Amino acid sequence: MENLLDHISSEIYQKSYVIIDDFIDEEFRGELLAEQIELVRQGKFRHAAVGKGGQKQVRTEIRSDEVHWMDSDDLSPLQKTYWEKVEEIRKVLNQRCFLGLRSFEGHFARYPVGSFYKRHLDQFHAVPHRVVTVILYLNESWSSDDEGALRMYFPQEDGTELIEDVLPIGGRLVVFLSGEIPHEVLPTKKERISITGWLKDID
Ligand SMILES: O=C(O)CCC(=O)C(=O)O
Ligand SMILES: [Fe+2]
Repeated sequence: MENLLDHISSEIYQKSYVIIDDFIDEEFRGELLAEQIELVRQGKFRHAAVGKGGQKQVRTEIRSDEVHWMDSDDLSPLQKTYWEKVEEIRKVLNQRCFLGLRSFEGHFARYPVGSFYKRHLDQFHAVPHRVVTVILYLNESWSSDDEGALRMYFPQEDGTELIEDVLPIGGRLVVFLSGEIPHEVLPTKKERISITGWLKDID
């Protein structure tokens, strides 16, 4: 974990994003996936909203995933284990990148077949406190034929943009600066399961 945390902080410092494969082992991934499937079965997922506060609304033409927010005061043992891992990342980013991160919020996300999330930034005027996005994919298996990639955009000095497509392979962790990297979820051909969270600069 020590080397991994060094790697995460230096990549965030230099490139604003990092992708870690096998961040969690197969056993833990399977357990988290099973927990999420059970929450879906219990009807705990809702259409995700966009915006914040009074402007919050469900706009399925922008995003068509379903989410279940985790309650920091009522985490399951598995969720707690994951939060402890994120806490290590929070600390090292504060030590090495001086980001002043104080808290974490997160939700399980489920993208049914055909769903997507159009290009956006996770930090914007209505949601100013999300500093670092942390995504963990829980999928059992994934191939490029399943589509549903996370597409990240990297603006270049000459005005063009580089694009990187990241498949939601189980166990893969993606960390990036919420205010700097526009991204989208391309339409998926297979149910797509993840935990998405944000490290914030407020409690
Ligand atoms: O699941 C992903 O790959 C990205 C999700 C996302 O962009 C978001 O929830 O803000
Ligand atoms: Fe996002």
